Parts: sequence; structure tokens; C-alpha cells
Amino acid sequence: MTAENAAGAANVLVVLSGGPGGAGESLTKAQLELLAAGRLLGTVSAASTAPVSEGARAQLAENGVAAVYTPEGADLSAYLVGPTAAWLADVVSAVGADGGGHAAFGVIVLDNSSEGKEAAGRLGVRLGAGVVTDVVGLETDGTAHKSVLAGSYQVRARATSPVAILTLKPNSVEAAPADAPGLATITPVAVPEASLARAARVVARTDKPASGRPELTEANIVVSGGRGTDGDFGPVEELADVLGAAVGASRAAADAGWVSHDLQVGQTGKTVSPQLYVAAGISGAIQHRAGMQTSKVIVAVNSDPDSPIFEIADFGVVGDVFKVLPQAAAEITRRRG
Ligand SMILES: Cc1cc2nc3c(=O)[nH]c(=O)nc-3n(C[C@H](O)[C@H](O)[C@H](O)COP(=O)(O)OP(=O)(O)OC[C@H]3O[C@@H](n4cnc5c(N)ncnc54)[C@H](O)[C@@H]3O)c2cc1C
Repeated sequence: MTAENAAGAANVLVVLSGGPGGAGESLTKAQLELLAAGRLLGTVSAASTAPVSEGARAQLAENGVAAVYTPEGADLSAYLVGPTAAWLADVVSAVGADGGGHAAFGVIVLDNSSEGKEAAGRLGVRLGAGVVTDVVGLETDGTAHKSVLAGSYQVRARATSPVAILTLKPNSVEAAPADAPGLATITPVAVPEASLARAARVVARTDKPASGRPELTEANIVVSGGRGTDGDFGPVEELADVLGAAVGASRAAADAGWVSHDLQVGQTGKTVSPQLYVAAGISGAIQHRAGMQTSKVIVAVNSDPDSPIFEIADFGVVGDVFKVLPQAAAEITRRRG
């Protein structure tokens, strides 16, 4: 079996890191996108790295998932990525080999987080599989589109190995509903004990304080601030809250310590593709654009009329963020009554 026909008529394994919703509950938008991407390529099964609740199983069935593999005998969330990769390799071999001795899964799809990419790399070594990261689009034959050099170019890549492993960026594939439901039969697969012995354990966790705002990569509206805020994100947060938006930032703002690096949008930050992206005091460097240029409508607020952000903005306001953002927030509030 080649990657070409593997992808064409593939059995696809979609990895749900931390389980549906990260806690075995409802699927997130990003997970729905992974499943939709899997369905583009073939018949989808899911490997959930945490136990799956009955409600989540029903949701997986609705999304056309044939089988759901869950870990047995160990809590994968208590370790760094090593045991997850070993367990995924066992899931692949548990599903068996076809008559020609080839793996039953032709494509494995993971999220593009740092853990997803590390798991993909380790799994690639175990399975002798080609790995394509930073995938932003897929063709039905398994060809992946990958954004490179800060979004300046897109390359098309396809693994030539029997199994292809892809890590998909959020907002790259529409989370369309499945044409037909699947059985979503739960099949526990033991976590290989040997993988635990040598693994790094998580000894403590600190919950991130909840902002009450939508998750950056899933939000319909994002308001981002840059160096032009001079460290005062108050107007950015105020406008975001009026719009029910997530707050984002340029790397300059995150590096300055004004906001957490979690909020960084761009080549080395998060990729967002909301309905509306407001860039406030952001110059529009190519590395920032790489994370937001597929937003449906881009509004830029910048005091410099020659700022490159205006080249990609649908609407531009030449002005001071400290004047424009509060006025916009006040007007939106007034119109809403
Ligand atoms: C390998 C690499 C990876 C990178 N990855 C990323 C990334 O992921 N994300 C990212 O964002 N950057 C990234 N960068 C950095 C990137 O090149 C830029 O340096 C950065 O995006 C600039 O941030 P900025 O637009 O906030 O700041 P600046 O470029 O300094 O722009 C500030 C803007 O604010 C405007 N301004 C100033 N005062 C006001 C005001 N009062 N009202 C309105 N406008 C005002 C200015 O006119 C200016 O346009 C990366 C760089 C490298 C080399």
C-alpha cells in the first residue's frame, strides 16, 4: 500500500488529545475540524487519550466516527508525550494489519499544538511514517497544504510512506457535519507498561485563571493589541468584551510581558481565522500576518497611514488606539441599547 492509495481509500485515525473537550466531554471546534479533515480522507476512527463520556461518544457517532480507542491501565495525562506516542502505536497495531502486512490506518491526524507535533514525531519514528506538520489544507488524495516561511508560500506535501501522519492547524478545515453517523464503538487498548517506566511524569498542575472570554483559536471575533498599546491593553480588552471577542496580541506585546504568550498570534504563536479580526497598534509584520491573514474581515487601527497592516485590512482607521477603541466600544454599546 502506498501513501497515495492509503490516503485515497484510507482508514483515518484522528487523535483527540485529552479526550473530547480535553476532559472526555463535548468536542471542541478544533476537534470537530480534525474529524471533518479525517472524513475528507476516508473512514474515521478516533483515539481519545482520555476516557470518553457517554455524551461525548454520542457526539463522536454523530460525527461519523466508526470506532473510538481509549487508553486502559494508565492515565496518559499524568505523563508527558512519550507514553501517548507508544499507546498510539499500539492502537495502530491493535487494529491489525491487512493481508499485505500493511497498517490498517493509512493516515493519522493530530492537532498542531506542540504536544501534537511531538507525539506525531515520536509516532512517526515508531511506525516509520512520514510526518507533515503545520497543515493548513487537505486534498482528498491526502496531499497536505503547508504554510511555510511565515505564510509567504504554501507548499503541497505528501508522505511516500505507507502511513502518513498529519498535524492540522486550527481553522484550516470547516467543521462540517458528517453525511452519515458512525457506530463510535468504544475499544479500550492497554497503555504499554514499558513506555511508562522511562517517561517523564507530570508532578503538579496550576490551572490557568479563566478570563471568561472565548478561546483565541475558536473565537468568532478577535481583538489584538500590539506595541502601539504601549503596554495598556485596557482599551483592547474593553472592545473585546463589548464584542464578546477573544483578546490576541503581537509578539512584540507578548515579549514585552504585557500579556501572556498564550495570546500571541502569528508564525510562532496561534493561528486564528475569525469572522472579524481587529488589529490595534500592530504594524502587520509578515510573521504576525501568518497567524491571522485568513480572517474573514480585518479591521486595522494604526496611527501610521503607511503601516503595512493596511495592505491586508478590509477596513482601516488611521488613528490612536486610545481614542478609536473606546469610541468604538461606546458606540457599539449605545447601538445595542
Ligand atoms: C522568527 C520570528 C517569528 C516571529 N513570530 C511572530 C509571531 O508569531 N507573531 C507576531 O506578532 N510577531 C512575530 N514576530 C515578530 C514580528 O517580526 C514583529 O516584530 C512583530 O509582529 C511586531 O509587533 P507589533 O506590530 O506589535 O509592533 P511594531 O512593529 O513596533 O508596530 C507597532 C505599530 O503600532 C503603531 N502605533 C504606535 N502607537 C500607536 C497608537 N497610539 N495608536 C495606534 N497605532 C499605534 C505603529 O504605527 C506601528 O505600526 C516574529 C519574528 C521572527 C523573526
